[in-house]
Amino acid sequence: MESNALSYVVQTILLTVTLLLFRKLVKLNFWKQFDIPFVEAPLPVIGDPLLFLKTPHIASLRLYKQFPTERFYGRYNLRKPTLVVRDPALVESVTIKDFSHMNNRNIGLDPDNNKLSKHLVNYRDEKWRALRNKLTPTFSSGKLKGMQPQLIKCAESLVKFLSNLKQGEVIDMKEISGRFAVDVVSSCAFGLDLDIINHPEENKFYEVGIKVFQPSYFLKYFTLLQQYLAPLFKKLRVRAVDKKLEEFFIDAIDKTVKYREENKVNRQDFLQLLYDLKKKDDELLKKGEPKPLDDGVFDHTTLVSNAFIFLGAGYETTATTLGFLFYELAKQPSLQDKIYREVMTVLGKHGGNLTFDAVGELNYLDQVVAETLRMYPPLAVMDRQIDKDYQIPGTNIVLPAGVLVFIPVYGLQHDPQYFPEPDKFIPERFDPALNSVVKGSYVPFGSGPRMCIAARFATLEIKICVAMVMKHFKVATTPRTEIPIEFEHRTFVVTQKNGVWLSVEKRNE
Ligand code: HEM
Repeated sequence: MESNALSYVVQTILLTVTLLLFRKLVKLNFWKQFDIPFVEAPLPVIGDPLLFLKTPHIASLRLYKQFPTERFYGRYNLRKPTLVVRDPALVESVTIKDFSHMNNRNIGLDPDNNKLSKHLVNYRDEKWRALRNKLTPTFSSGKLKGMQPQLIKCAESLVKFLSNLKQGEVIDMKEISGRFAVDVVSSCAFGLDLDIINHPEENKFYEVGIKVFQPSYFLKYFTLLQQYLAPLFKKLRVRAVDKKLEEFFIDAIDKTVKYREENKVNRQDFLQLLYDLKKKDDELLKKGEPKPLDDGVFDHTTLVSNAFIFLGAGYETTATTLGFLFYELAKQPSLQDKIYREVMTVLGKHGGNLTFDAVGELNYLDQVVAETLRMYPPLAVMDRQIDKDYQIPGTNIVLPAGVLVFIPVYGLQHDPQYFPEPDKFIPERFDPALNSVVKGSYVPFGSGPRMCIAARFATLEIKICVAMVMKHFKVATTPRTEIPIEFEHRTFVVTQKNGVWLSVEKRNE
């Protein structure tokens, strides 16, 4: 009898614990405690897989349109409670004013995952701040000016490639823009002059470079899953980059550094600036000077990791933007003529040279680039993670650390309230004289201290490329051009699935 009673008690306890665990796993109750609208997680155990399942721009639109009259609302990203911010003023608050409550993104690997992962995207908190402070001067006007000749050289290779095309030949401008983007990064961050644009087939760097970042379900799901299973991934030592690729990139940098050391080369590029940072820290360490942060030392791994992330963050984003830009220009030839006239006028004032100052005077082209990034922001959803209790401005709601914040960039930038006729490509809406852009509604490079560190470099690169192409050529749609364009599903970047197939015709100069 006694043992029966004991067994009954044990069974009851086990059942209760199982039910409690099951309830915790199955039911997500976080948002119930707050008086705000929220979306229930649709799936037991998994939660809400919206970002896993949808093409990035569709996911962003869904996030944005869920509660059209609210400034913000709650939902889950898989099982993580997530605040969706719809109001541009609140976008400004979370990314700028209240940055100290959320200075990290949710994405990002363990910086010790491999020998290429000690970089800005993966760093958090103080380590990120220290590294960002070191790298920021790398993108100053003076440094960008120093890199201008290399950008021009890459654009000249592109012009050469286009000049050699057969009459009426149809090419994928997304792929060609990709070659240009890798050429730029390999030149500026790896110190290599490769001319991938004209010789892609002979080029290991191109082959390997695009392989790492090629859209694939593996990359997409790996990136997402590691956010949730980071400790497990760490324990199992799951690598984000194949060992051979890691060795390839490190070797490429080491060879250039050795060559520069031996031949006393001092070229103005990112690699040189990263190398100078390392040298400075090496000397301090030699002198045994105390360091504010031991992990903040700019060592060999930090150098190669940051060159690598310039490729990771700079290749697909730039290639995609150029692909969409040429696509829109091909659909509206009158815009090409306007750019051409502007380029010729500005060149006339600068002795025919596309100098740094000349590029700065291409104001209409600025508007074209801005409109491309409005219609097709490469990052459709920007995210932050709350690290310190956060009171949502204008409310009594205090969210605890761990809650994610999503900003549906694509959704915001397609809201007719802020951008009338959002599906039309109208560069003039960015005319500074109109002063019509609502702060916080247009954030293709992100916002606040954690925004894209290379925004000015990327804009310069894109403007030089388009100005040089438009000076010599016109682009046109062909029966092979996909209109409307289909978007890639297997990636987080808003990009074309099947390329941008256009014909290129020489201008009568
Ligand atoms: C059209 C081109 C580009 C676009 C639209 C773009 C956009 C972005 C966005 C949206 C972010 C996140 C910002 C945030 O969370 O607030 C970001 C971060 C970043 N981008 Fe870019 N990017 C571009 C080109 C580049 C290039 C060319 C490089 C490198 C040379 C680069 C390097 C980075 C880095 C290192 C970060 C992380 C910054 C940090 O965490 O402190 N990006 N970018």
